[in-house]
Amino acid sequence: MTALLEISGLRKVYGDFEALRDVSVSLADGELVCLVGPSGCGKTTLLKCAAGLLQPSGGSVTLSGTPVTAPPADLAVVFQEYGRSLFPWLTVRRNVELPLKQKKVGRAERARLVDEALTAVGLADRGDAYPWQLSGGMQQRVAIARAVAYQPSVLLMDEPFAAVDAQTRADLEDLIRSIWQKFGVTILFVTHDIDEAVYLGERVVVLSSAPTIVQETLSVDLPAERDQLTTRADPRFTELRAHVYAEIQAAKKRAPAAAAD
Ligand SMILES: Nc1ncnc2c1ncn2[C@@H]1O[C@H](COP(=O)(O)OP(=O)(O)OP(=O)(O)O)[C@@H](O)[C@H]1O
Repeated sequence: MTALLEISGLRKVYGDFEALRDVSVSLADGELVCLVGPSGCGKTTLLKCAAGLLQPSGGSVTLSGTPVTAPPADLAVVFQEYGRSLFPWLTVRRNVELPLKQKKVGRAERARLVDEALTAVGLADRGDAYPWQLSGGMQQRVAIARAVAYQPSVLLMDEPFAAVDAQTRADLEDLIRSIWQKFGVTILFVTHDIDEAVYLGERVVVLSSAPTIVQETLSVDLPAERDQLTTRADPRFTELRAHVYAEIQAAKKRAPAAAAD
C-alpha cells in the first residue's frame, strides 16, 4: 500500500544536541497511528517537521508523494494549548469557519461543514458562544471541529488532551475514535500517555529517548469498537500496555549509540 504520509530517516539537531537521529513512520490513507515516547524524546519536534513547521536536519517528509517543505494545505494540526489556538474575539462558529474562508470554500458549503463538524463534537448549540465562555474540554472540541471541518487528508495531534481533566480526556479520546470512523481522516496522534496510545491507535510507534530512533512499531489488535470500560478491562489491552511500558522503560535505560556519522 502506498503511504499517504511518509516520514523517512528524519533527523533533527538543535545546535550540538541531537534530538531525532533516524525516525521513519509511514501512514497509509485512513490509518490512526499513535506515537509514544519518553518525555523530551522529540515528539513535538517530529510532528512539527511532519507539518512543515520546522526544517529537519536530514531525512524527508512527503504527503501524497509531495515533499513537505512548508505547511501543506491539506494538513491540519491540533496542539495541546487550545487556549492559544482559538481566537477569543471570534465566536465558536467563526473560529471553525475561518480556515474554510482562507481555503475559499463558498458560503453555503462553509455553513454545512461548520454545522457538521460542530455536531460531530457535540457543540451544535454553542456556535454563538465565545471560546472564553467554554470549559477547557469544550475549547479543545472546538479546535478539533475546526480541524475536521477543514477536511484535511492528514490530521496531526500533539498531546491534545494533556491539559484537561481525566473524565474530559476519556470523552475526548472517544470523540477522536468516532470522528476517525465517521470522516475517515488519517491521524497521527502524539502522546506520552501509554494507555491513551493503546486505547486510540490501530498502531503504536514507540520512540526511544534522544537521540531518538523508532524503538518498536506495534499493531493494536483490539476490536475496532472501543469503549472506556470494556476495552480498558480487556486482558489484551493490559498486555499491550504492559509491553509498551516495558519498551519505554528499556528506551530510557538504553545508552545512546554512537552518532551515525
Ligand atoms: N528550539 C529548540 N532549541 C534547542 N533545543 C530544543 C528546541 N526544541 C526542542 N529542543 C530539545 O529537543 C528535545 C526534544 O523536544 P520536544 O519538545 O520535541 O520533545 P517532546 O518529546 O515533545 O517532549 P515532551 O514529552 O516533554 O512534550 C528536548 O530535549 C528539547 O529540550
